[in-house]
Amino acid sequence: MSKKRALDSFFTPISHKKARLSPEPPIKPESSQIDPSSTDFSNHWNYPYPVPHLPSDTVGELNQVPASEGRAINDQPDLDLLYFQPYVPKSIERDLFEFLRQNLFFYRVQYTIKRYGTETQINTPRYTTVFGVDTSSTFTATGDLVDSQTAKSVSPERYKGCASQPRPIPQCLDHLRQLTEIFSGATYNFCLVNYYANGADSISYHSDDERFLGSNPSIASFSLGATRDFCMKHKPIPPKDGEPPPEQNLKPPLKLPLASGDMVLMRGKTQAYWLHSIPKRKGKGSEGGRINITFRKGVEKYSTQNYYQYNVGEGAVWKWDKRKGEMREWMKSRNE
Ligand SMILES: O=C(O)CCC(=O)C(=O)O
Ligand SMILES: [Fe+2]
Repeated sequence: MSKKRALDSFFTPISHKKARLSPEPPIKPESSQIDPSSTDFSNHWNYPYPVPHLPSDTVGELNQVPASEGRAINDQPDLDLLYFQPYVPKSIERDLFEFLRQNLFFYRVQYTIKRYGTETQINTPRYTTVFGVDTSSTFTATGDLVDSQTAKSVSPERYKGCASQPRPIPQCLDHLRQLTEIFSGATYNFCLVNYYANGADSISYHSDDERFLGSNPSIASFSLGATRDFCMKHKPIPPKDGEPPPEQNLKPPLKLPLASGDMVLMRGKTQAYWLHSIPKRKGKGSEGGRINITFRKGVEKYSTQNYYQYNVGEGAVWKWDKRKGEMREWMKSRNE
């Protein structure tokens, strides 16, 4: 094999090879972001409570990803998706869903926007949380932040305006991040998690096209729990003078029924030209909860500020109450 060929195959972004990580212990690169004093939990001064590590049998099964070949969806202008049905093995998708719902802390973020001079309060219609930090900083193994260039300690001033100081990705999510990096050839420094309690929770049409993600960002989006429709439509194309509306504007949205364990890798021009949403759902299939996990790479300090503002905010911590079967405000004193 020529040297070029060898290098090409090494850097091939989407590999059909299965990603493999050793089952136990999960690999610990310099960014594995785990408090070394704990072998069973990820902890950090800015977590409300420690987050348990994934059970080792779940890690072993998770290492079998992807559970099926991805299907390319790129037959429409500017759309570049890889759709896995599923990505997470069926043997663990339910356990992984239950584990994350039980152990992660969530927020119900409120913020105000000013539209035509009028302030409107927005209540985010789902539970959210975020972990990670932009490329200017790196977490050490003990969860401290160092400058990515100089390796010198980062002063809290750098993230002073943020709703929360950045938090490292706990092991239970970081393992999936590492597997996804190996598989996709992309790198990710943020993990956003949404919890949709039922069909009334949603995310409206938007694109993840912020400048702080760089151009043509690769975003890996995982679904666990209840099946929900993922709708996609091309951003409206302005009609040319005297011409009928562009055909693309009239097409019905693309609808992907995301089931537990599925993954959509959005890449290329997708964010620049397409919008996506999880609409509210009524009636059949509107019951159960759903977790969505996205891995992204923020390349500017502002990504940290933006993600913590809109996914953590200033409000209460919410935690799953197993007995009641619902999210409940978490209080330190309750020690649950
Ligand atoms: O829940 C989903 O599948 C999509 C979430 C999403 O688009 C986002 O968090 O930006
Ligand atoms: Fe999105």
